[in-house]
Amino acid sequence: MDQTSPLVAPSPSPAVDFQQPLPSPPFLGQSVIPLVNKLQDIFAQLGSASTIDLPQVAVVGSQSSGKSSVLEALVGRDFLPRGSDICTRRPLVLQLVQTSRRPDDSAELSEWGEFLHLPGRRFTDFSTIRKEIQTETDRDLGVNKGISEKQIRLKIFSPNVLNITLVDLPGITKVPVGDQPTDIEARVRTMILSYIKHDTCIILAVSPANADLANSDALQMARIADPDGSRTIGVITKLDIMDRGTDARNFLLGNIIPLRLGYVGVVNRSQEDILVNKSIADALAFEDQFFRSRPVYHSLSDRCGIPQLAKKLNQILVQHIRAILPDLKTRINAQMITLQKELSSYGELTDSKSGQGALLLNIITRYSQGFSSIVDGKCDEMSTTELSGGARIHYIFQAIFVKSLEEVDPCDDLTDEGIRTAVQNATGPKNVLFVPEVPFQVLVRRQIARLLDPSLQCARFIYDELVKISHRCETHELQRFPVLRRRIEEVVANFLREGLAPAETMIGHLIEMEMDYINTSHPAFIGGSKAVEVALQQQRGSITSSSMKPKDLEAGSDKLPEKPSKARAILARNNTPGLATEQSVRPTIVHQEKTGSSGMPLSGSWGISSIFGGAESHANGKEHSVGRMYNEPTQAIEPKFGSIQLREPPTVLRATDAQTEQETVEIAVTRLLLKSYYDIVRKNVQDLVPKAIMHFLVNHSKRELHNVFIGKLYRENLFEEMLQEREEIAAKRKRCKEILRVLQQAAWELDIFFQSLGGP
Ligand SMILES: Nc1nc2c(ncn2[C@@H]2O[C@H](COP(=O)(O)OP(=O)(O)OP(=O)(O)O)[C@@H](O)[C@H]2O)c(=O)[nH]1
Repeated sequence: MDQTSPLVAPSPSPAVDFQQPLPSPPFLGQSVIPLVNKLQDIFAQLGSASTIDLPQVAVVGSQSSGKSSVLEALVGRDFLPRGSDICTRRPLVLQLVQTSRRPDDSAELSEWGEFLHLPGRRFTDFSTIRKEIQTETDRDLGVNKGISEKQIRLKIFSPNVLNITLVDLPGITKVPVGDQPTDIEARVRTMILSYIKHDTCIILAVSPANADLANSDALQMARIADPDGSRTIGVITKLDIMDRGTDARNFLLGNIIPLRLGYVGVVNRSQEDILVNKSIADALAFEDQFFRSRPVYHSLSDRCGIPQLAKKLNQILVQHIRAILPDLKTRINAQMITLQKELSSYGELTDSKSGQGALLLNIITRYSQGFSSIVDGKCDEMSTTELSGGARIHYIFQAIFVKSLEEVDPCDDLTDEGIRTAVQNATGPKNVLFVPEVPFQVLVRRQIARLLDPSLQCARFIYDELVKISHRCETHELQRFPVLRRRIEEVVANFLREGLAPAETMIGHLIEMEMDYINTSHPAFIGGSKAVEVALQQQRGSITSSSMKPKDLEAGSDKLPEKPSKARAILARNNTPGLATEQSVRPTIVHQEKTGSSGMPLSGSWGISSIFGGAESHANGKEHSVGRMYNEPTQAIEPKFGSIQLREPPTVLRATDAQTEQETVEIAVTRLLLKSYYDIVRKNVQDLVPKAIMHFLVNHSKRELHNVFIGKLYRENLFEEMLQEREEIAAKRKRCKEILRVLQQAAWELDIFFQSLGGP
């Protein structure tokens, strides 16, 4: 009969001494290895990380029940220490690794073992593997029966094995021998459980038929780890040495202890067989003969013999493979979608001029559309974590530019003294008759000028945003063409820069316009009259609340008019402002003309015709009281005295003379006017600067970008140069296509494979 080794395929070349010729019929390798190989091929195409995780197989049972023998028979190689004097004292984790075989490889070269504790050393003679297992066990535990949970890891490389891990565990022992601890049984049980508790572990529960099967330690342990018996196969060994007249039929039928996956009875090599070096092939032949010669087992042929055990395992593995296939198919599909996307991002190659032109046009059109979309907020890849594109532009306008201008106080850099100095300077060499309009104009222009810098800065910010947006427009496809990409970057950079200049010029004009004509007729402007009125109210309020005597207050209140005309009269200047030098204060000569109790003139006008309105102020201007000039009266008053020596005027003169009440009002009025007018200008600037930037820079870029691209890039003689593809892109496209083809093939094969396994 044909002898089989269930977990390995027939060795294709003459065997070395440990190898046996292992011809076919129904053994596990025949059906599972081709399936797995097929899948491995498919996996290999999917990338090296992919692999089939087959379940682990662990043998459990009491000591000397035949665990190592079963495992060895399944693997089909003589390499495990067996025997009545030798027991498994450390878990042996045996990884079978399928290797590809080159036709010229000899069996010796194509199959070997490697220990983790002896890296790089190949054991091609399997009998030396057995010795090394024993030596390593003794090295760690000594020769005195001690048991350890420290693994021995052995890999068997062969083209004829499944990628599967088998675990040979120490047997359950009741009575401590040698230097074994008293709790040896508990320790071994815990160790065994740690392996077989995992759902991916198939348990081979080995029970010797010559012992009390109903009290099998193996079945007891398996039931703890796998209560519903979905991954436990009962293996009954030593059927050949059962008491005469007894058989394991009832057990094999599951009549004593039922098991979902059932039982398999086996006959391994006896101690005597080991001593005479009986080969696995001979052992399998003997086993076969045994079952043939026992009529009691004839009707149980599907559960008798190592090949049947292998077949059972095979079925479990196939089921496992079938269970993982849908997931594999999903992974392949997902990978195909990703690759399709990647491939389309590389685009197609074209040699014709018209094709190149269409491609170029397509790229620049998509770039321009992308630019507009991002600005308009219609971009597909809309962020939900931060503002982007047009929203950032809006933020810069409103939350940065407008808000910053809002916070500016036009008078924050103007001291009272500064205003007084400006007022006095504006009168020039003449005596001051009225508070002139000039200081207001000068001061307000100065404040308006301050709006230029933030406005230009705002334009710069928006320019930066557009540059950022342009970077986001770079399509994946553009990365194929480094020359075109560079040219597009250049064109966009120049174009945006060129768009910034007119926006800046316009902003400059806007501010200049505001400075050039102070429109005091603006309906929102407070106007002089109202300003004076408010200023007087303010002053009255402060006088009332400060040191003003009740009488003064009364007189003052009489003279402080509610009506604008009276307010104007009050503000007509009749005195010269005091000029303070660095060393002294020059006495002022004041011509007191009908002043009120507060020392203010009671007639005259503010004198700012445009602020008060032309006609009125002209009329009032004629009624102004005139203050005397400093130099005019000196001679007339004291002509008879000897010459008087004037002291030299100091180099720097400052208006630090004590501030009169009138000056206080003047300053307050100036502030009110400044604030009111500045507000008008600020609103204009807040409104017009964003408009100018949008018009000249943002919208202009959106409108014209495509045309600029066409003008600068769409030249037939440049097609070739600009559409030069990066070499790596060509390589990537090629690879992408190849993988895609392989995946499509794999998916197709998988479907057929799945059908053949009886999948849906
Ligand atoms: N006659 C006969 N002897 C067997 C059979 N199976 C195993 N033996 C013998 O029983 C002894 C123990 O076999 P092992 O395979 O080492 O048993 P084990 O369960 O791995 O032993 P431990 O690792 O020490 O727990 C050896 O002498 C085997 O030759 C069998 O089916 N029939």
